[in-house]
Amino acid sequence: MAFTTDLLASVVHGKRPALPPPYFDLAERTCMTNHTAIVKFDHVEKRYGDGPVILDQISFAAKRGDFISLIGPSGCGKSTILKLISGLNPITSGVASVEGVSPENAAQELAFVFQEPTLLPWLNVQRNVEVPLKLRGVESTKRAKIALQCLDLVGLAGRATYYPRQLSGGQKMRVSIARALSLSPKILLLDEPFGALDEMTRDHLNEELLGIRDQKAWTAFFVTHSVAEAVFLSNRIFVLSANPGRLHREIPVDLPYPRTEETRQSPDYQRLVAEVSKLLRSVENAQP
Ligand SMILES: Nc1ncnc2c1ncn2[C@@H]1O[C@H](COP(=O)(O)OP(=O)(O)OP(=O)(O)O)[C@@H](O)[C@H]1O
Repeated sequence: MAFTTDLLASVVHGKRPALPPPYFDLAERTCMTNHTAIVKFDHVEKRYGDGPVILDQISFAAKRGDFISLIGPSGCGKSTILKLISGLNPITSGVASVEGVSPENAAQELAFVFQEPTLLPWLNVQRNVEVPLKLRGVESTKRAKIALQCLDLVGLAGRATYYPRQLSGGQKMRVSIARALSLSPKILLLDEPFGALDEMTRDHLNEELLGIRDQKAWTAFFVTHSVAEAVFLSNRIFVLSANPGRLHREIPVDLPYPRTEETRQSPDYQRLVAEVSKLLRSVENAQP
């Protein structure tokens, strides 16, 4: 509670708050960041149909520009949280908001990147990136211009006329990211986007993703099973427990940006990876 009071004092008096302890309570954090939340969940519960509770009492507030990774045991509800934020699936109870409105009414603020690049094989790279723009009725010259800009951003401007079959796995994922960015989303939802890639490609793409974010500021929710990836990318990590899915702990990652290969060699990074791994193991071992 002390940190909440400090933060409120900082808002009222313009003072810098005391730094939070390494781990702090998510419910408390929610109270603190209401005024700047781009995504806010307040005691959200989710059931599919009349099935069991999948997510229980999920509360958090994401600030603009946060990079939040969700990590936890298989089936704990990480992807479900992304679906609720996107409005693809309704919450069962509680309150959820995106940019101050219900997720269903904020679809234009978001874009999704999935583990599979889901490119259309009969369209070339540029046309694939244009698909969401076409669906939104953007006219062809403007579509082409935006698509090429986004391909440039992911380093694939030279592959615009290639077909998906002519690309590597990492290149396909870059196209998928370019397609999501074509909509200029304020929020990017990424569901294990690099899970199927080898470690070196994944490391490169992690660095590129942060580089792209420097140019096109968006708030990210990133589902991963890799602790190293979560620590590398995020300023906040939510560790979930399962059955039902609950937000177990938040871990702030205060490593400075930009993050590079040197970050991975730093003792602070390695200490955090070890701490989060230990926490994750304890959550997995405690599963009913
Ligand atoms: N459409 C659905 N209908 C019914 N149950 C669902 C549906 N989608 C997900 N579930 C259930 O919700 C729970 C959480 O699934 P979810 O995919 O969100 O977990 P996850 O943490 O992302 O899992 P993983 O790490 O294995 O990808 C699982 O028990 C799953 O079976």
